[in-house]
Amino acid sequence: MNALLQVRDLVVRYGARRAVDGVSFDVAAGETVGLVGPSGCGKSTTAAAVLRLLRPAAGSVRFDGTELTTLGASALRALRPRFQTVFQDPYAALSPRRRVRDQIAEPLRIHGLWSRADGPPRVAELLDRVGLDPALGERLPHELSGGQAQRVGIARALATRPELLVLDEPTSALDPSVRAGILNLLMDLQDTLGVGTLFISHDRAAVRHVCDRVLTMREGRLTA
Ligand SMILES: Nc1ncnc2c1ncn2[C@@H]1O[C@H](COP(=O)(O)OP(=O)(O)OP(=O)(O)O)[C@@H](O)[C@H]1O
Repeated sequence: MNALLQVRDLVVRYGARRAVDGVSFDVAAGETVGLVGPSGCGKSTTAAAVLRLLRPAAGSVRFDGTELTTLGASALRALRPRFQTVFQDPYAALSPRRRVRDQIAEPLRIHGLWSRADGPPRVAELLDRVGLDPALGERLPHELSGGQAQRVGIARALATRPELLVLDEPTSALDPSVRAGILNLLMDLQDTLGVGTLFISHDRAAVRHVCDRVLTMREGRLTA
């Protein structure tokens, strides 16, 4: 059976520099794979290529058998609900003037999954799922703590019921006291939802705690 995510011989260049230099790995359905390594080794660039936020110079990224690197805009748009991301800085990822409930509803609206009857209860369910009181849906991002804001980011990423989550340093902008709560939430979501996850972090201990398998990157390559 094919892996949910299959990355082969990925190369990403910034000018002459090879930020990612021949990376290959799989993430199976429901599996949590960690990607660790020092600052600048190419982790975020790998994530951006997987999410098709940039086009690699060479190599292949297959999601559920579909080649993403060459996929046209409308086919890519149709696949996007199935792979979602959570960013490092939860406040930067949320728009400052929109209520939490609208931000969680946004991916549902964008992908035509919103209805007046089912939408609001789905937003409440998502808030509850990430450990937040659904009443927080009325708030604006600046009225949330950092941990609460990251939970909103996770709820938004889960809204379309994705099969793959790409988490790029989801806890490193948070206070250490809040970090453990978010890591526990992520583990709980793995257990209950079985979402495949690529978990990027420089925090090796956190990744070991959360992941089934850990890949180490150095200077654009995976180490053996
Ligand atoms: N937009 C860009 N233009 C030019 N060079 C870039 C760009 N983004 C990243 N780089 C360079 O590519 C290399 C890999 O960066 P990347 O952000 O992928 O590493 P990282 O492992 O995620 O680092 P960090 O943990 O600090 O986020 C670094 O040398 C970085 O300076």
